[in-house]
Amino acid sequence: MASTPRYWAVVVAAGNGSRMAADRPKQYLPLAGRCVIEWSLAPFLDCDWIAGIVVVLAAADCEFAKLPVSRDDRVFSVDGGASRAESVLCGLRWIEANAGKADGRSYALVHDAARPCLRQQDLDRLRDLASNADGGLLAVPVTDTLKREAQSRVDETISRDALWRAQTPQLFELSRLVQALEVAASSGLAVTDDASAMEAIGARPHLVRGSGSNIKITHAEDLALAEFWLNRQGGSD
Ligand SMILES: Nc1ccn([C@@H]2O[C@H](COP(=O)(O)OP(=O)(O)OP(=O)(O)O)[C@@H](O)[C@H]2O)c(=O)n1
Ligand SMILES: C[C@](O)(CO)[C@H](O)COP(=O)(O)O
Repeated sequence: MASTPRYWAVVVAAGNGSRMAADRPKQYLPLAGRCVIEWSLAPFLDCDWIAGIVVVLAAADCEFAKLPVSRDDRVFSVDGGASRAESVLCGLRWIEANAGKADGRSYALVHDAARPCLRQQDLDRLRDLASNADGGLLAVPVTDTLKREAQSRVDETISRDALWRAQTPQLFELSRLVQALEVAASSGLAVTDDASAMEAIGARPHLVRGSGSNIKITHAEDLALAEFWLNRQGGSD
């Protein structure tokens, strides 16, 4: 009998949101009647093919446990690290240590807690990537003209041909992503997403066209935009 793949979500929420400069980490800011991280977790909780969700928290985080979602039996939490990549590794290692050896392959979908507008239909489209050894990610093509800056002046215009903006979730075979992130860490390669680590070991992840609404909450103005998209999506879809 064919072995059944298992899909785990790793939602990284151990950042302090310095660019947001709010009174708390941005993943706990109020948004459309909930807080940011509750929206970011919702698509995974509504998803029947996700085996479990590991939320990666700052060691001193005392906010997450106050949320009802923290008591969901599919949700687990682990302390993160000093970088996003380290936090992802903490989540992956928890799965390896606690989820037992699956009869089939295990896959990780790594998602930013700072992306509360992920659409269910876009999440579902990532599942097919499991058949591709190199995994993949949600992304959207660049539509602006891109300039490289030098001393507040245009240094050069960069062609936007074939350029995409990476989003999350990013889906990879779990043990391969662990290997890739460990190689990146040991070689001093600072990666800002998980696909970069996979690329560094020779993978060519698939780009799955996502939605422009899947924004990352980074600066204060992003919250109003996220509220617009969530209200337009009817809260979830
Ligand atoms: N050491 C870190 C740093 C970031 N993240 C998470 O990675 C995601 C994307 O990172 P980013 O948007 O940069 O969040 P922050 O690091 O909190 O923001 P900033 O860079 O403005 O401080 C966020 O959900 C954040 O919580 C994490 O889990 N562990
Ligand atoms: C992972 C990511 O969201 C893909 O665009 C992005 O790299 C995160 O960057 P951040 O500086 O950690 O927010």
